[in-house]
Amino acid sequence: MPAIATQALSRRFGEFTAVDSLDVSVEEGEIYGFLGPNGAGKSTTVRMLVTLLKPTSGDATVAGSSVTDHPGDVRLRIGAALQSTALDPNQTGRELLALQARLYGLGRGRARRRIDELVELVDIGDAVDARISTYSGGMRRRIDLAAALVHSPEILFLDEPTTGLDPLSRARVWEEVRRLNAEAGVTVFLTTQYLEEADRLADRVAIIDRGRIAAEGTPVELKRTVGTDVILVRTPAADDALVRRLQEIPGVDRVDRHGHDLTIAAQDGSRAVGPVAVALHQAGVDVEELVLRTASLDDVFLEVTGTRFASDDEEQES
Ligand SMILES: Nc1ncnc2c1ncn2[C@@H]1O[C@H](COP(=O)(O)OP(=O)(O)OP(=O)(O)O)[C@@H](O)[C@H]1O
Repeated sequence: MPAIATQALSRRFGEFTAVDSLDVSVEEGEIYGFLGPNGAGKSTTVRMLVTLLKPTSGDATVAGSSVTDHPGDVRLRIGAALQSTALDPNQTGRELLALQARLYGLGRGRARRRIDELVELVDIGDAVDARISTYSGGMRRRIDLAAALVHSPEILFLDEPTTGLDPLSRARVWEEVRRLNAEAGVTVFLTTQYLEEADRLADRVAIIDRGRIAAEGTPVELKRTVGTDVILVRTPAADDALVRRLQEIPGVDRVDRHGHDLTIAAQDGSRAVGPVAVALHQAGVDVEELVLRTASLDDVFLEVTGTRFASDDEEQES
């Protein structure tokens, strides 16, 4: 049985459909990445899966129970670190974990042992006895992660676990998630706006756009849909005639135009880049930028949604 399976899961807010008939299935032991821009419906989906929000139609089975019929059973078997978590800054990390242990009915001895394990797992060290107000953003995420793990859940939900963290803290959170998955076999459902995060961490990725799945697969499969290599050209002269001209170059698989940006997919970019440069020169166009790189999930997103992915650390398409 899958760890998570949704059946036409939907959520409307008034006339607005935030999550639109979602059908996804996550296997036990998988790290599943739910990737999408701001407002795509990621948090709404997670809040339904962790039973904080009722679906307006459809259902989901999480750890063997329906989120609508048996939310209490679901809650006992999952852990969640959500964006909105409010940590009490006056508490120490240990107090937070002890409170959580009590809520889940762990006895004193078991709670103490579990907290020691978690302190090691999330690598928080002596800071566990300091007030949360003294923690950095990364440490807050890690103590929040530890709190979600107190009762040894089978499935862990992480809603944008690294948004707002610096690259080093982000890498440490990735490390914890991988370790939990590898050592404790925890199934992880993770939402992210970071293409790199989904690429690096997830076994499978769903790209969500306006409440619907636009594409799903392993990162490698998804990238294969756009070709192995990508040549990016930025030029004010980008028009359909130029697109046609570039498309005729041997070795070029496909050319997409979005404003001033041309995305040229090619199996072997290093071979195609010379002829592309020559063709641009012959066409007499000004080239502001020409980049050759391997395809990323960003290219997949552009391909499936027609818009460039805009997150905090990427430029918004003009
Ligand atoms: N309680 C609510 N009432 C009305 N609209 C809502 C409510 N909650 C969410 N929405 C809308 O539903 C859409 C999806 O929101 P959601 O928070 O799920 O997106 P998201 O993909 O998680 O984005 P973010 O990265 O910003 O968290 C948004 O357009 C949002 O404005």
